[in-house]
Amino acid sequence: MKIAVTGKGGVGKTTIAATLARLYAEEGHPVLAADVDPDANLGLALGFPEEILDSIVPITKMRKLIEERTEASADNRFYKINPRVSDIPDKYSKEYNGVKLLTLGTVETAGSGCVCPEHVMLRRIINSLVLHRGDVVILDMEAGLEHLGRGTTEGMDMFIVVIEPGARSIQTYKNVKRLAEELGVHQVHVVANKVRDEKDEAFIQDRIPPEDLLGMVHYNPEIMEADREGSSPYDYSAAAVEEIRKIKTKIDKSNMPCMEKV
Ligand SMILES: Nc1ncnc2c1ncn2[C@@H]1O[C@H](COP(=O)(O)OP(=O)(O)OP(=O)(O)O)[C@@H](O)[C@H]1O
Repeated sequence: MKIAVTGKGGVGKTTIAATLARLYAEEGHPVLAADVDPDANLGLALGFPEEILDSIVPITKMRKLIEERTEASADNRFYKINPRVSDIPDKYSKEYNGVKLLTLGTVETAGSGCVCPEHVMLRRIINSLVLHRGDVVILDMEAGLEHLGRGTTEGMDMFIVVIEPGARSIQTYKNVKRLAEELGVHQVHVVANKVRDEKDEAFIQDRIPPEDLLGMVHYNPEIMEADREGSSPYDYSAAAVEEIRKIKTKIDKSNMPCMEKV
């Protein structure tokens, strides 16, 4: 099962991605969680200890590795666009609480057409996760257009767009849905996060078709507290975990044939 969790900055992608990863690990699945967010903090939300987190260098910052695999260098304008990456997830991920964490980082680019060596590596690794690994793979990524470009994420089984009750978030959902459909991914679902009251619930229900809505996670000060403590919401808030567990049950139901592959 391959899931990309996406959405605007700060909506709660990392909270949802990390809790789903822990829930799949709790069931005994091998889980690989990949952080493609510019503010790489999935490790904290997964409950990784500081000494492991401090040792992590995002793959896109590993200049020597990128040069070695792509043969790019200051004197070489030409480089491989199909570098070997199949060993990277196992070699460079860190494991804790049954979840392997691969920190990819992002590539700063002016437009979506960038084919710099870092970007080539990023795309190839994401592709290899999607195509070759039998694990549950959960990508935590911002809803930028580049990640949704052809050649990167179209092999995902499901996109989950995390939204907050607000017009801008609804727009993001519509954009991701359109792009994903262009890429042939028809499973685009929504998790509404930080829902405060019945007014928020009605706002979401009026705008998201019921078949797209996986569920709601209510605004919960325990999630903020977990963040302040540098802990995993999974270890901190039983109420939030129960809400996300229900969402996971719906994911598994709507993706039955893919679960058989796991
Ligand atoms: N349901 C919730 N209730 C209260 N606070 C929440 C909830 N979900 C997330 N938060 C808080 O909102 C902030 C942003 O959450 P998170 O880091 O998961 O979002 P993100 O979309 O991954 O952000 P970024 O784009 O910056 O990586 C964090 O402080 C987190 O604790």
